[in-house]
Amino acid sequence: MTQDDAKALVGKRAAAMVEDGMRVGLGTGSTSVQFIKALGARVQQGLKIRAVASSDSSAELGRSLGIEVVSLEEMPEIDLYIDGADEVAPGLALIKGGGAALLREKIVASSSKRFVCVVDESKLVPHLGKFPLPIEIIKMARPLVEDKLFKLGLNPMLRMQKDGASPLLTDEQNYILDCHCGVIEDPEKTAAEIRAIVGVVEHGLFLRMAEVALVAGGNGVTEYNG
Ligand SMILES: O=C(CO)[C@H](O)[C@H](O)COP(=O)(O)O
Repeated sequence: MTQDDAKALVGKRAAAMVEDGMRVGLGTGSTSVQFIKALGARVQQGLKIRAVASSDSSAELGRSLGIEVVSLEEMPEIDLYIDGADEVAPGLALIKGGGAALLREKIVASSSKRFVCVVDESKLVPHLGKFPLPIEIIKMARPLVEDKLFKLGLNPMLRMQKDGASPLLTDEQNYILDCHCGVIEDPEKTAAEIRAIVGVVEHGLFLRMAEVALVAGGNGVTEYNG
């Protein structure tokens, strides 16, 4: 099975979890795109739901497929949030933010009764940290935050646009620093240290947030509980 097939399989499986009347959170990234497409197909067949999106791109995709996408102000509580991840470690500790949407993703996840993470098996790791940890920061705080992150040994690098000409801006018009920190021995401690830095808006460590991970691989979809 190719990675694309695995993403499509797990996206479809997650879409099958959605029931009539549910308030649904739409994640961001290529696996979430597969989920949103499968959900859109169900909506076109008559499923009645309302959704909140974790990025402008997911909102746009959802609406283009006929999904009613509203703001979190209009629908502050969500029943089921489906989103991908960049790394999944034991205990369902996650790194997210490869698609620069970690802030809105964490807000939507925190507004949801259930967060189901959807990944292909390449995302499973014994320890977090091989994937650079994204941190969303206020633009003017960049020198201050970079200095503190270097002192913590987290090796931040400003994320650039694809053409490399200018820094990438998130949907909230902030910068992303990708931290090449290697294995994160104590994610809770690292999360607390990052959070204590003035100018940090949010980090991509999602700890004790996902209830279930659906992992697609050669044997189909396997369910892991947190
Ligand atoms: O956190 C994210 C976006 O900010 C994504 O969920 C994460 O990057 C995984 O993306 P993909 O499904 O494309 O591998």
